Amino acid sequence: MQVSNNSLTITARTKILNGGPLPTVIAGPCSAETEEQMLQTARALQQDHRVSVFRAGIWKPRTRPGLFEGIGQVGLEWLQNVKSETGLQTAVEVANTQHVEQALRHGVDILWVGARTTVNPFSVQEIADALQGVDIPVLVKNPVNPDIQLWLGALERLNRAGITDLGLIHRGFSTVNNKPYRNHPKWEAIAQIRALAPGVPLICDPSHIAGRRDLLQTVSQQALHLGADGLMIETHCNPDAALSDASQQVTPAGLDALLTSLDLESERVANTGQLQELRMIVDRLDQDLLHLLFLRTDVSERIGAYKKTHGLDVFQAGRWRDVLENRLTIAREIGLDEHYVKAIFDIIHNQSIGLQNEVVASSAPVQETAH
Ligand SMILES: O=C(O)C(=O)C[C@]1(C(=O)O)C=C[C@@H](O)C=C1
Repeated sequence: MQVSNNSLTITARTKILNGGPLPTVIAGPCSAETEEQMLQTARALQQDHRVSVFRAGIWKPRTRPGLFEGIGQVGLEWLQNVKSETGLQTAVEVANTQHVEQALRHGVDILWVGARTTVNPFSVQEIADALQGVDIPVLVKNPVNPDIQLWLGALERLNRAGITDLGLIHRGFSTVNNKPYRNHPKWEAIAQIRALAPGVPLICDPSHIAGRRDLLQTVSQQALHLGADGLMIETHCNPDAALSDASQQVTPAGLDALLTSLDLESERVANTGQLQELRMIVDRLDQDLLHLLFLRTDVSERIGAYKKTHGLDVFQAGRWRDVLENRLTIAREIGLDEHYVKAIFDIIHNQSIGLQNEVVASSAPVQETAH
């Protein structure tokens, strides 16, 4: 059955989802490296019945030249072997006509469009043209920049080419300050795209949001909490030796532990009203804000210790002027009210001064930090 919303015609029961109440889990290495690496990882993942799709990057868009750019077509043959041996569905990223043709020729089950491709309507249109008349699920990663219309536009281009089994992948956004993430999750942007593309499943890619293993659990749980339909988690039989994105990949055992630690069912938000959903986003954002404020006070205390050791004044007028000017420039750029931001930073600065005065006045010896 097909359903239409404002701009998209989508299949009501997508093949991307595993059909059950539990989230779909897509796992596999960032990059296909060797046939042994693929098979070893896939065999371990097959044991975990929560995993239904095996992913592997065959062509890797890298930020700078000279890095591993993917194994190319031979990786598709390894992927076929993974599929025939384990029965897992397979998924790869495509960025041009040639990739699409090769992936289809090798029986890949699901395609995805990467964040660096979604930003370029010419590339998305090229992929859409290559998929004209083909019945295959396609997942679209968010563009690198937080431009929701561009993301929606990519879905529309594919949809106009006849692709009705569409999904979204949330892999985080590149923003002014992504810390502590590799790509900022901007959960509020996810609420926006869901409102614009109702019925289109959303898979969260915590690996690219977190960029590091220790944050994967938190990001995954947060995504499920906000109603994500699935998770795409990079998994490698020997992550530390991976040729790309080593620090964000986990072993199959690590994935098992991560999935087991998640509250997979009760946290999922069934039928949330808009207000409830938005309140949850506010709760999560406030948690992030508090975490960042904590990190800032910690750094401020360390600066206080440095000032005590070197006999410097706590209040530094020049530095404070620069800090404020910089924060107000960012506020203007991202469309935040300057008075609001100035009021917040005045409070932050006063608190910082207060904490540093305490450090300077304290009789405790100054701690050398390892940072
Ligand atoms: O840069 C410093 O010296 C700091 O101590 C940091 C900081 C701040 O919190 O931003 C605090 C006090 C100074 O007046 C200026 C800036």
